[in-house]
Amino acid sequence: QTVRGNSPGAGFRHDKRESATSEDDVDIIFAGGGTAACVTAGRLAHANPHLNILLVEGGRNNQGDPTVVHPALFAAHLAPGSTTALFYRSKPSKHVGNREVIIPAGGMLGGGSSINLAMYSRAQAFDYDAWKTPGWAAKDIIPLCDKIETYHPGSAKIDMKKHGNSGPIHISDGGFRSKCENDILRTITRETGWKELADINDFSTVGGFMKLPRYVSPDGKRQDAAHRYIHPLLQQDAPSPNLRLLLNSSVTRVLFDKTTSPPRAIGIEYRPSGSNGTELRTVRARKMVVITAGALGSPQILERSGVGNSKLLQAHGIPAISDLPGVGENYQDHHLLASSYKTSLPPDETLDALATGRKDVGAMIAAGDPQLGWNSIDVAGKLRPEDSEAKKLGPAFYDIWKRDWKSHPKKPLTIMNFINTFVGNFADVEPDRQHISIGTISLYPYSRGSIHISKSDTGYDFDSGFLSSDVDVKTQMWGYKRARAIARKLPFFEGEVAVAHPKYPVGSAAGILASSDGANKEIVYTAEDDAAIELWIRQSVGTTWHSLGTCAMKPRKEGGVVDSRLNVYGTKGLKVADLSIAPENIGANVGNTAFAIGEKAALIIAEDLGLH
Ligand SMILES: Cc1cc2nc3c(=O)[nH]c(=O)nc-3n(C[C@H](O)[C@H](O)[C@H](O)COP(=O)(O)OP(=O)(O)OC[C@H]3O[C@@H](n4cnc5c(N)ncnc54)[C@H](O)[C@@H]3O)c2cc1C
Repeated sequence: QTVRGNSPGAGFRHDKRESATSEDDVDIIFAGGGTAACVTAGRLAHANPHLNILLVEGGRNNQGDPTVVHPALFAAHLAPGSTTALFYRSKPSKHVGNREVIIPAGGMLGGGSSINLAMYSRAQAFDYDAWKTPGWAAKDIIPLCDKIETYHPGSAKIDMKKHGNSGPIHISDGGFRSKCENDILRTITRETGWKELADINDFSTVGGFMKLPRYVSPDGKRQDAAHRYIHPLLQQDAPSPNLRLLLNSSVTRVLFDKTTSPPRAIGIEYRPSGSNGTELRTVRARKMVVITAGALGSPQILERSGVGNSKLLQAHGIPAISDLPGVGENYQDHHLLASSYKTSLPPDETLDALATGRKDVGAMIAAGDPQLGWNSIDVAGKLRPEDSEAKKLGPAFYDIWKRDWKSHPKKPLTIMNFINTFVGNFADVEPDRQHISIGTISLYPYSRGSIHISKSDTGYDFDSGFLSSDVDVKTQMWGYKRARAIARKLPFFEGEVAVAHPKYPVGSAAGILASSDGANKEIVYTAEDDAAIELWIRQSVGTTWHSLGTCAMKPRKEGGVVDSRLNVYGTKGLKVADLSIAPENIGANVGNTAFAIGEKAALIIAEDLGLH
């Protein structure tokens, strides 16, 4: 299906040629229509109406889809049978209780920004400096983070010099906040050394919590990259006649002109949906191909095109275009662990009623229920332990702490967020109950994974690498204990949900509280309790959906895949522009960095092509 404006356009020719051009050719092809791609393509098309741009997306359109537009419906995308997410399955690993960790990623136009939890979160400034890449330091990227957004502070006392005020993405509370966020913040400030802070998204603050805004407009609409950067350009009267979408079309590989040195990317091959998987079509790019299929998709396209570790390519019978052993390596995520608690909160303070069908979604939409603009996360903090706490996590953790953290006081270890709903299978909990869950996101994990093709057409071998470093287990243990201690002191606490906690030894003083009785006592953990917690962490840890690093932007001899201008080493006319290029992790949810990469890619491509 091709879409130009609001009407279907002409389909592309079925041909297998790899050199000639035709009237169907375009200037730039984006292989993947996700977050970064929509930003880059939207900026370029808006500034250059005569540039012919084609965005090829494996999934369907997101325009006006209620599950996209209303952030409170995000869980629909992650439900079994969802066709709007891609579910990448990693191989079983002993580090996670022999489980296959599943990593969902965006699988429709707008990518992750169409289906995510819309938590607004920005990196620490030193994160970008740590990428050690000319043009990508904090001083270069922070202005782009501002350029993205129009920040609506509401009554919050935010330093607006640290935020943007004229970008396409509106940041606000979406017109709905829970009342209990004040109880949560009061409990935190009373019971812990952490403070309520005005802004943990100013690129430097750490050590406290804030009332978090979201990627949602003040009238409750999700601010995804497609609705904000692409759809306005495709209206009938919009001045971007040459921006086209090719949806439901999975890119299999990049086509090269091998007569040039280095080989030049001249188009793509793709598989339209509904073709039984057998039909392949091609489309040509006069100027450039940009791979934008996300951190788990982009390395697969590269390898199928002959760009990757030459031994792997040879094993699959793929002629090598460029020997780049770093393709698909260096996989990173943030690990997420959530514990859940029973509460006395009323139904409109959590999303449990919506998730269990006690609230009718159709009626909510018809009534314009403001809760639809909510993501259930009102309070979040960027946190690090005291030195004495780090020491208690054991000598191995403490050695790393001393090396990488102690002298970096602005470096958070985790994000802790309060999620106003149960996180898990609702069949396991009381049906009429309201819950609160506390998630701990480990920000700079030491575990690394990889993804590579397993067959030359569609298969892959994915190792998430989760918890392969024991340091990452200790991070989660610290976060869980701190979260649990806060939860027990919340005024609406009514007990712990047993399935969302470790199985403590029978009779343990640290065991599960079925009600609020005993919640005031300090929790003392024995070595046996810690062993139960570690087992539970390994059996329960999951993804924060923050995949990155698999086509890293660093020197080729260090395993890099792209240079500072996003060019794939050993090729011409081929770039990668999504989170796969991030060489190192960042201290935040990663959506903001995906937007910033999109903005930066637009500037680089415009410069390369001598455009506006
Ligand atoms: C469930 C979920 C919750 C999240 N919550 C948050 C949050 O609250 N805050 C935050 O900051 N971040 C969050 N994130 C992370 C953030 O949204 C993503 O990291 C970011 O959107 C990734 O951007 P990207 O451009 O790298 O890739 P994506 O946006 O994933 O884009 C890749 C696109 O390529 C397409 N594609 C893949 N393979 C092919 C192929 N072969 N051919 C054609 N198309 C292909 C995909 O369908 C997708 O549209 C979340 C992500 C998810 C999935």
